[in-house]
Amino acid sequence: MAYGGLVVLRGIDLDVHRGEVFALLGPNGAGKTTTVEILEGFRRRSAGEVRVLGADPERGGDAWRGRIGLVLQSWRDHRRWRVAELLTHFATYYPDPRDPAELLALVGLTDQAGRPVDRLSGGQRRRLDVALGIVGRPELLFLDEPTTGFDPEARREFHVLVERLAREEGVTVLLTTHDLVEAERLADRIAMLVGGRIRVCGTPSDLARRAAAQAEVRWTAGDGTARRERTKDPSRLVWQLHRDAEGPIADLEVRRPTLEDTYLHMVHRADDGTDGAAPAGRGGHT
Ligand SMILES: Nc1ncnc2c1ncn2[C@@H]1O[C@H](COP(=O)(O)OP(=O)(O)OP(=O)(O)O)[C@@H](O)[C@H]1O
Repeated sequence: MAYGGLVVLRGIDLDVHRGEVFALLGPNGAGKTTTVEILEGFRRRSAGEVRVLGADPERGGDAWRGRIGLVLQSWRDHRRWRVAELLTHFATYYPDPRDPAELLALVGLTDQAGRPVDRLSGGQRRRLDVALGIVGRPELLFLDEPTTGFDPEARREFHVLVERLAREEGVTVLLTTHDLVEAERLADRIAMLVGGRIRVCGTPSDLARRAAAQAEVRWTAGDGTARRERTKDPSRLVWQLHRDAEGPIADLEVRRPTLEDTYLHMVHRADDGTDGAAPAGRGGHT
């Protein structure tokens, strides 16, 4: 995908399975929204092949669109509407909508039902966005940075809601986020998108295992200097140090990198232009 001469996606190949929560994780400007807009049919791709629920999004009709729920990054302008009215109005677009009152309870907006939309807080607006996104009982839900502006409690409630939609109702969720904790908590699989390329893709535990493959050992040497070494076999290194020191190793610390370390490492490598991105998906479609 290129905007004029600016290439922003460089050969993304991914495959989201039915019923899974898939997180596209990446820093600002990585290309997450562009990817999602292409999948939603809002943006014409420059090249490549895309299928979403069996259709090319550029040619998806009303019936196709009705099977998809969207929670976009930018707020649509419905300021003059009251919360419950807006939701009830949106419900009429769909053949089998959720009950607006139940939905307000589900997203924690019952007390704000009669309030005009422009009097909601940022987090409450986001919850309303989510309610609007799921009122039509979508099979596939796109959530573009859904928890921006949420306080920790709202974030947790939102996570529980997404888990419920996925586990109990079998909704496929494609989520974009730059919050690693959110991706780890919610996603069955995570793709890290940096600089328009997918750097890694796998389950949170796959990614954590990859991240932790090399441990960092830190200690203070006999001459008082601080030392650090990365190794796949920290117990061996510690054993050697212990033997060489003929006793305890000063300030010994063995640390496995976290997923966050790996993510930040990838982001920095991409910034430096020293990355060698690997293809992530197996090709295919939802
Ligand atoms: N309409 C547009 N015209 C030109 N360039 C664009 C347009 N939309 C996005 N871009 C550029 O494409 C790149 C990817 O942007 P995109 O919004 O897809 O990233 P993102 O990962 O969603 O970022 P964020 O986390 O900040 O929302 C950025 O360099 C951005 O400046």
